[in-house]
Amino acid sequence: MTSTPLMADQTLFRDARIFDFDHLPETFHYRDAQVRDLAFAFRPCLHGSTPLNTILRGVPGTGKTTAVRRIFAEVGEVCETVVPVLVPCQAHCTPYAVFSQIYLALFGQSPPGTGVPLRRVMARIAGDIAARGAVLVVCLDDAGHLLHAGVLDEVLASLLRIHEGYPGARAGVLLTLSDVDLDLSTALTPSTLSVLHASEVFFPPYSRQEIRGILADRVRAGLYPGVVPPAILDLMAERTDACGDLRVGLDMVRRAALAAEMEARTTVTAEDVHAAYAVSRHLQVGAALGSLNEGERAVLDAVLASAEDEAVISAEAYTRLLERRQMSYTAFHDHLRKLEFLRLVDLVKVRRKGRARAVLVRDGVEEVMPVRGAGVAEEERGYGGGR
Ligand SMILES: Nc1ncnc2c1ncn2[C@@H]1O[C@H](COP(=O)(O)OP(=O)(O)OP(=O)(O)O)[C@@H](O)[C@H]1O
Repeated sequence: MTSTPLMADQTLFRDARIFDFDHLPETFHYRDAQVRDLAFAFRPCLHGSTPLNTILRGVPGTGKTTAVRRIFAEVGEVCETVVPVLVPCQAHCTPYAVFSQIYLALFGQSPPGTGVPLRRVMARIAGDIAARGAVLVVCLDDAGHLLHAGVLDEVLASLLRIHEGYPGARAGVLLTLSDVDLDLSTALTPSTLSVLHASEVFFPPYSRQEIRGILADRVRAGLYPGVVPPAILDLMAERTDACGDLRVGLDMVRRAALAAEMEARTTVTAEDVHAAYAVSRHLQVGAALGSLNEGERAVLDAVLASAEDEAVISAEAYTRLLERRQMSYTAFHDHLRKLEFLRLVDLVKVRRKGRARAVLVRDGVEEVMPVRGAGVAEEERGYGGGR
């Protein structure tokens, strides 16, 4: 079937915002059980109490943050005494940054001036919560970043013991974790674990049929009828399922529709989908690269420069790094573990003892960040720094 050319000012998008990453979808199918568990955790709030502390666990793009945003929106409507605050920990990974976000949510502005001690920020937050007789509920979204920064225990203890320092202030927490194997019982101190006492809600990966259903809802809400024929939707679902991240699928739909629109066509073709997928599939890599600090980036550079085949032994990469800059082996190792956490490399133990690891660079990293000209490449290709 040939498609009708579009007028230059015509668009295929009924509502382009539907594809924004922070868009809260109208429908939230396939997560009834998880939403029910969260509603259960929030029941005590109806009687003025704190919620059950809860960990939402699942690989990226399984709807954890969306579930939290939905329950927060609902709770905000029915319980005036609950103050929900969502903290994206990837961007705010120090205790001060976390409490600044809470402060911002409560007072509509960041803590005044620089150098205000954390204790004073906390005191102001606690005082406000206590005076209102409210319950503060903080979601530490992607809490693994706090763990890697070595501050998760401190942040949790400060929040959950807030009533000890500031009588009348009460707080509960939600944590989202994308590392399904992370064992918090060994990562937190026993005293924090005992006050956290969290229930877990698991978010399994979506099946291909579920992915298709979610993409179909978005296509219906965001694009005009007929723009994505059923066979093309099948292809989009198949690609999304192959990479395992719904966020990639949503980005791919948008890019494919934009490509068709640019060529003044009224329908998306399989070629549009393949071209869009080639870019979208590296979305997470682009976001992870954008979040690296200078040291982490230097370590990744050294790994890429040393990796002739697929794997490089960590000590070789360290030697290569020292040719360019000074860094202790401990700092190097910490940066490597952060790269592993961000899914940029895999670390495989090579000896029973010691810290030596084989470092395997993950698919897409070299394409998004070649050894030379790193940093420019992903901007040129349209990969953002954040989500
Ligand atoms: N069941 C669903 N229905 C509609 N859209 C969904 C559903 N689940 C996830 N999404 C969409 O997929 C994208 C990723 O979802 P979300 O941010 O909630 O995932 P996440 O599990 O928190 O991921 P991460 O661990 O990377 O933070 C969002 O754009 C969200 O709107």
